[in-house]
Amino acid sequence: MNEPIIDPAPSRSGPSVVLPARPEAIRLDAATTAVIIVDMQNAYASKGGYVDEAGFDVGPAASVIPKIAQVVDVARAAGMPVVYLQNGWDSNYVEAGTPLSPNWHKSNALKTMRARPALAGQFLARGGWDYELVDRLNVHEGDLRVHKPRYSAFFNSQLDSVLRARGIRALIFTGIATNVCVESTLRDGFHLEYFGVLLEDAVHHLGPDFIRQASLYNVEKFFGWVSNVADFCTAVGQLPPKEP
Ligand SMILES: NC(=O)N/C=C\C(=O)O
Repeated sequence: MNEPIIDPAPSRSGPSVVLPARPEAIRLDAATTAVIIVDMQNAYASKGGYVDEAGFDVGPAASVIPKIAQVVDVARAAGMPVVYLQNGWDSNYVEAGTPLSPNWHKSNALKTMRARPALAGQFLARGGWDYELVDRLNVHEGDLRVHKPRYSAFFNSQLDSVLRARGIRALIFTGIATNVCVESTLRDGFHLEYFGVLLEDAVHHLGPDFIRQASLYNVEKFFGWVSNVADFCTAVGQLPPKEP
């Protein structure tokens, strides 16, 4: 029996490839698929950034940087849009909310700064080192950047417009954190009719391993598809190169 293949854009006219994924393979092309890099900022992936200072283990985050770079190189060569998300707020933290916002109470960045006043103004403020993307990602001029003030990139951001304006139907997820901003964005994307694919070795979680497993389970069972970097690069590498 043939395995089912999910097709997010059945009326496409250009070339497409099939990405092996769980629970089903998914058909992708360069015109209707975007790679989403979630919050690969110093805050989440560098020593001395917010996550490190808040007491999470930032060490394993380094291993996803080369994986993401690989995905981005292959996607770019095929002409697939690459979208870097950046989490944070203005330097006065107006966007972070007041005590009437759950974000004010739940954000570990805000809580850590309140507990340690010497750190005030350091975390996730636009214009600061913590907010910047990690150097090793090698962002290109044509890449897209979208600022987001909450865990889900579909809230109070331009992400949905940026994607719709380009006819994007499928989203390939990489970045940090699997169980927070990656999962929140993939879930909201599902509700907005995007087909979300998580590359399991290009994401890093915050918390114990069971939370990583729970996110992968949720995506595979309820919200999208799970694949990996090697399969993505092999499949998308077969698309014709973008015309200059
Ligand atoms: N990028 C994320 O997943 N962020 C998680 C927590 C936070 O921003 O406080």
